[in-house]
Amino acid sequence: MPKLKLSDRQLYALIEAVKLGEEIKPSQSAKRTAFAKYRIDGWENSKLTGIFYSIQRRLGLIDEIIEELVGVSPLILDPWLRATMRVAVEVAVFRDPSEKTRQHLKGLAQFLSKRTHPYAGYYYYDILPRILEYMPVIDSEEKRLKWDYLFPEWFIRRMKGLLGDEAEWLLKALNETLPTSIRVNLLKATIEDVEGYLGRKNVRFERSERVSTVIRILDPFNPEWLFNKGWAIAQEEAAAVASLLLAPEPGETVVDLAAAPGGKTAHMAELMKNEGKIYAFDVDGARIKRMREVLKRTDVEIAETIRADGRKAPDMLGEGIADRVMLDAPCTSDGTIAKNPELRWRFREKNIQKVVALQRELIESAWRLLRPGGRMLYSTCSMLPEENEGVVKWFLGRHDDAELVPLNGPYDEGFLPGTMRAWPHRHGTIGFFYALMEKKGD
Ligand SMILES: C[S@@+](CC[C@H](N)C(=O)[O-])C[C@H]1O[C@@H](n2cnc3c(N)ncnc32)[C@H](O)[C@@H]1O
Repeated sequence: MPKLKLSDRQLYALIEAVKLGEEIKPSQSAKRTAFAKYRIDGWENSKLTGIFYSIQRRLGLIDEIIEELVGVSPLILDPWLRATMRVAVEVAVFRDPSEKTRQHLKGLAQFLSKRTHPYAGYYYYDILPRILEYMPVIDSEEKRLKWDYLFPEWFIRRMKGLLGDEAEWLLKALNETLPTSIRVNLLKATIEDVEGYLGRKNVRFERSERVSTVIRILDPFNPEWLFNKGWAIAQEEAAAVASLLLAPEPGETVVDLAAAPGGKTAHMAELMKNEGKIYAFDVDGARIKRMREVLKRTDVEIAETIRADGRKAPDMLGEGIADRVMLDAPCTSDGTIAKNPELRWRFREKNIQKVVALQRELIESAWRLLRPGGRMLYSTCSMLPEENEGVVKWFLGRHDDAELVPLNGPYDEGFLPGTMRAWPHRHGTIGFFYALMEKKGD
């Protein structure tokens, strides 16, 4: 492999992009703005884009290295200093820089002094030799997996606890890019309409074997036209399975307790043939707005969107009013890392209990809404047992009138018999958990 050559200007562009990436989301816009400032174009753009994204993917690991070297979390350092160190670690530790590039890395001390404070420049100059000489100590299996697949050690430990040696297969799958997945909206189009459109655009695609209306697009292609027309919406196969398991019927009353941006609400309205009523709750105003747009585009007529805390829903609507309740609970979302690579460094082990507490309160509300004989689906896009089997076990222990309806596919049984899990490495979709419960006493 030839040694990596980066000019001063290219390093400056990377530093600005990394710094802006903390302020502007998605990070793609930050990169575009910074690269435009330094007139990064053509081949230069492809090369620096690759480096920029690998910094984003490795961010947690890069920050751990900085912390090891400077003794404090980089999060408390000056933002210019932090961005410069992150770029320096990427270039010096993870790549093989040419001698000239190593000199340019030294020159960054001056760049830093001008951008922020001379003290930051001195500080960086002092630390740089340690960055250039850094050699990781990989003395355990968790550390090896961390360096190979870029996940926090606590997450690796947990996945190994669940899957044993199979965990490595999962970590690998979470690093692979999933094809864009869409679900045809039968309220407005047929599967043939959508496939015909993709065919005319010369795009390769495949129909999901588990959900006939889900199509995976295999070439780089933006399906926005299909979304704008309301012919399809972005949805993963595992998410589409949730509404199919709850199986609401035309004319029923349904509550979707954490509904935005409306993927499952729209799917349930389709299954109900736009007959009946869906109350779609969410606390997040921006996400409710997106949901309203989705429901309008997809011609859903039976959903009422309500911006409120799902825990208040029984007081607002009354108890026992619903034939079905969908609780697609807020969760750590670790099952979606393949779609959101930077997420792996954002969620923290210590936050899990907070999420679980909210999930417990929401499942209690969901139950109060349900009529005897009605059914509730509890789902998450997390793979952590606390958020899944843990919540369901806790709930079943409190309610004698709750009965688990065993799920027999299309995915694998969860760690509690009768529940189900979709696994990224086994099923080629996002990680998902499902438990269907019925209220006795109809
Ligand atoms: C997994 S997402 C829902 C995705 C949605 N069901 C779909 O299929 O498009 C979880 C949602 O829960 C919402 N949420 C978080 N806390 C909530 C609460 N206390 N009450 C209602 N919704 C809440 C979040 O804003 C988020 O939109």
